[in-house]
Amino acid sequence: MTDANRPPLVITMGDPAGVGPSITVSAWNALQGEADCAFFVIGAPDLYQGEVPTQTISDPSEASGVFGSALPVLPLDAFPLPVRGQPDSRSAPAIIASIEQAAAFCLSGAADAVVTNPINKALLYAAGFTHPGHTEFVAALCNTATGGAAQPVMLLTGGGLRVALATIHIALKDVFTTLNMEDLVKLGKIVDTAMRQDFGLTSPRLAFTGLNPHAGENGTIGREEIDIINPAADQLRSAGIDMSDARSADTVFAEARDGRFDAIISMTHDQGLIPVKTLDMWGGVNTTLGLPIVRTSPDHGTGYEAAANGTARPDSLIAAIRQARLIAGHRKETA
Ligand SMILES: NC(=O)C1=CN([C@@H]2O[C@H](COP(=O)(O)OP(=O)(O)OC[C@H]3O[C@@H](n4cnc5c(N)ncnc54)[C@H](O)[C@@H]3O)[C@@H](O)[C@H]2O)C=CC1
Ligand SMILES: NCC(=O)COP(=O)(O)O
Repeated sequence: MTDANRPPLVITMGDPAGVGPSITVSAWNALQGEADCAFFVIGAPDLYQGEVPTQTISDPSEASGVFGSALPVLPLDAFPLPVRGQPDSRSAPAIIASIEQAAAFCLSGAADAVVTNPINKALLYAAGFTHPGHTEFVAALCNTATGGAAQPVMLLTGGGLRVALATIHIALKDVFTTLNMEDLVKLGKIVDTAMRQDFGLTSPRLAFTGLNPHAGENGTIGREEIDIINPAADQLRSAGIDMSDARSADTVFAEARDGRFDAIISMTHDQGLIPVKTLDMWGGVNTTLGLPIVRTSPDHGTGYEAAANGTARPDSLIAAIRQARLIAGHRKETA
């Protein structure tokens, strides 16, 4: 399939009170001349009208023909639009519907990949949403549709780093009872496969972070490295995967940035995200590995303040759009 014939990307609305609408408009402005980045957004047309030319579409197949001259919008059922910067729980059903429809378009092949705009997780939880975030929700949608049991993995890229997370949205106190060798082995295999099929690497070099200071200092300041992480690394190496034992988390990100590792598996959310966001707050991308569809996202959140005062930056969304296209292309090449 030539690039011109590839299906468009689909972008979700995200929280309409956050930066999503503004960065979507800015991304269209930046990319409208690049047919390879053609996308449509599933959202409320009023969020975008007046900012750039928009055109409502009724099917994803119309998007690529429209993209060069207007932002294609696939409309959601009407709902009360919030004031920018002021989250409104009445948006929740539309936010969720946008993600559901986007995943369905990817599963059917009508869209090449989904790029999600940020959601306010607490707002959705209050409305009865039971998934920790997009990562788990999109995986559940895929598994329901396919009957599969895909295990989603969150990968952050930015600042020259690729960082996958062993635990995501859980309290720090629960990390110690959640980490286990079997899951780390599965995770290592998913990351290795993704480095090959999604990022085009032929011999990925992977590293585990330690959980404790100095990777446990031979068990004197914590045993998770000896009892869980290093045995998982042993199993992965036996399976032919180039995986390090637990390495000190205060050093391994610099080692990766200097080219020693292609991807790091971090034991906690903040351990992995702090280096990525510190090195590249505005250009980072969040990618979900291990799914039958391609999903990326900006690595920032709803940014209500930036939405309210008109200072939202689109860099991370634009990087997420480009990364989604690249991954979808790599997958087609290696299929
Ligand atoms: N993928 C997703 O859907 C994500 C959603 N969130 C959600 O976002 C909400 C807010 O989380 P925070 O921790 O405050 O992080 P945040 O990323 O929304 O905000 C951090 C800082 O960056 C600014 N900011 C964010 N995006 C910006 C942009 N595009 N341009 C300019 N400035 C921007 C904000 O105004 C704030 O000062 C939470 O409800 C959280 O659940 C957070 C991360 C990812
Ligand atoms: N901090 C990253 C984050 O919260 C992303 O969550 P998700 O909605 O992509 O699952």
